[in-house]
Amino acid sequence: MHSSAVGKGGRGVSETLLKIDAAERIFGGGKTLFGSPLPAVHALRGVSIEVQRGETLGIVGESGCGKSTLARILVGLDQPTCGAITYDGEDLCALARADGRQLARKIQYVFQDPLASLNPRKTIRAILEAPLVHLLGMDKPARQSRVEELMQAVNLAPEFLERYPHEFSGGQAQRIGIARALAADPELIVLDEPVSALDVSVQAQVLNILDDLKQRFNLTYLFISHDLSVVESVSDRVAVLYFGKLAEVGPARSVFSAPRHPYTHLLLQSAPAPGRKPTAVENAETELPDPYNPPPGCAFHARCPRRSNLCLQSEPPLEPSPIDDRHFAACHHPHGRTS
Ligand SMILES: Nc1ncnc2c1ncn2[C@@H]1O[C@H](COP(=O)(O)OP(=O)(O)OP(=O)(O)O)[C@@H](O)[C@H]1O
Repeated sequence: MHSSAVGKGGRGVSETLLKIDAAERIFGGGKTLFGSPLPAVHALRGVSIEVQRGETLGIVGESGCGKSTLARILVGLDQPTCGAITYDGEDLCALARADGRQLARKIQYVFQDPLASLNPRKTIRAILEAPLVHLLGMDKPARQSRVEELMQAVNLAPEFLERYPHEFSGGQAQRIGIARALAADPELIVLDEPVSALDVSVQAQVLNILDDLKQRFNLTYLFISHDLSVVESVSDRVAVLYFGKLAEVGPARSVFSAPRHPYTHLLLQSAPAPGRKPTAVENAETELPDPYNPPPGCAFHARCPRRSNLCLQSEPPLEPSPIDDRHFAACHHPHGRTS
C-alpha cells in the first residue's frame, strides 16, 4: 500500500540495542484507606523481547493490549512493576530515574496526535529549540542552524519556523513532531501510532520521510500501530501483543505470510482489504478478557478456534518454530489442532 519501507530490507546488523526481560506492569491494586482491596490491571504480563540496532520492530495488537504502556516505559514516562530493561547494556529504569535527560538523548517518542503534542502557544522555532537547550545545552547560533537543518530533514521550509502549530496540517504537524524527536540526535525512536491520525496519502509521505531519516541518521524504530498494512510495510520484525503478552514475534515476512498464532490470523483476517469490511476483530473485541479478572490458561482461549483442554489450563510459553528459530509463538497448537 505504501511505497515507504521504514527499515525494510534489513542491513544484517545484529547488535542488541534494547533488551526487555520479563517486563510486567500492574496498575492499581493495593488497598483503600479503609482496607478494602483495589482492583488491579495487569497491563504487561512478562514481555521479553530484544530490539537490534538499526532495525524497525513493529508492535501490533488491539486496543488495550499494552502497546502504549510498553512505549511509555521505554521513554521513561512510566516504570515496570518488575522485570529488567537494558538499553545498550545499561539499566534503562535506573538511567531514567538518575538522569531523564541522558535517556531523552538516546530514546525519543513521537505521539499519535501531532497537533495535541505541540504546545499551541509556542512557535515552531521555540518547540524545536527546547530539546536543544534542555538536552544539549546548545548556544543560540548553533541552535539557529540546527533548527533549520531539522526543518529541512522533514521537508519543511525554514520560513515556517516563526509560525504556530495551528497553522499546519496534520501531516505537517507530525513532521514537526518528528523533527523535535530528532533534535537531540537520538538512536531509538518510539513511534506510537505515528500515522494513524492522518489521511492515507499523507501517511505515505510521512512514512517516506521516516524511512529516509532512518537511513541518514542510523536510527532504530519501535513502530507501534494497530494498522497491519502499515506495520507490514515498515517493519523488519513484528511483535504481536495480546492481553499484555507476546502472542507472536518474528520476521515481518514470516509473521504476515505464515502466522503461527490464531490471534495473528484473526488480526490479518480482520484487516481492511479491498472489497472486505473489517468486522471480525470489531466483533471479537467485545470478547476481550476482563483485565480485572484474567482467565486461566491461554488468555486467547475463549476466542480461539484451536482451543483444547490444555489451553484452558496452562499458559503456552513463547517457543520458536521448528523451521525458523527467529519466529516465535505462544500457542499450544501453532500448527492447528491435531487431536
Ligand atoms: N494508568 C492506568 N491505570 C489503570 N489502567 C491502565 C492505565 N494505563 C493503562 N491501563 C490499562 O492497561 C491495559 C493496557 O493499556 P494500553 O493503553 O497500554 O493499551 P494499548 O494497546 O496501547 O491500547 P490503545 O491502542 O487503546 O492505546 C488496558 O487494560 C488499560 O485499561
